[in-house]
Amino acid sequence: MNVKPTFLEGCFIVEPGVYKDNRGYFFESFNQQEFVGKTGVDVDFIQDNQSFSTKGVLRGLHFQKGDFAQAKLVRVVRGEVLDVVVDLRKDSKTFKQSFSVILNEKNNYQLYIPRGFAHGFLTLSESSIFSYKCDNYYHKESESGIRFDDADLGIDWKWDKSEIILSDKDKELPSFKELLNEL
Ligand SMILES: Cc1cn([C@H]2C[C@H](O)[C@@H](COP(=O)(O)OP(=O)(O)O[C@H]3O[C@@H](C)C(=O)[C@@H](O)[C@H]3O)O2)c(=O)[nH]c1=O
Repeated sequence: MNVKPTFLEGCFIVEPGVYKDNRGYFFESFNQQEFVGKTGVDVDFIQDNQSFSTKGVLRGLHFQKGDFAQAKLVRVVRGEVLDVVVDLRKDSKTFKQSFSVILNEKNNYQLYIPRGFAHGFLTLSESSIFSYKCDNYYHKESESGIRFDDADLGIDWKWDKSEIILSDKDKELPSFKELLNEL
């Protein structure tokens, strides 16, 4: 596996080593020893999640607060998404800045998102299967988020806004400004 840093400290792309042959391909989607050895991040993932989404579905921007903050290792099993993270670490030199990357079934990229980030993704293909590991359990009461189209964040989703499909919960998410005091 290769580790490619992003400009957001502690957030990086993991490119697995893929073995191709006449049957298809094989890769290790996670190997704790190699991950810790190559990234230096001694993370202990304890929950795996998977979601299916249709084209234009945007999930995000989400994070869990306080003791229930989660680091995530995200990837796409089928299809293609635009994956976006926002640095919400108040003491970070890249506070409020976002990074986006295409994750798809061809590049097999994984994005490691440290605690203190908001995360969201938009499905670009007909459908997507999204899979991710978390280092903390889901805790409903600690859920929080920011509107995907927040003016202060100014994320370019490169998609017609009128064709974006959100959950009712995500439609009600606060703005970055409204959330600032809680960070
Ligand atoms: C995230 C999650 C949801 N659920 C339940 C709650 C709800 O009834 C149903 C759907 O939940 P949501 O609508 O919050 O699912 P979703 O919008 O896919 O939420 C996810 O979005 C991406 C962007 C992330 O980064 C994740 O951490 C997570 O917040 O699944 C769990 O039981 N465990 C979990 O870990």
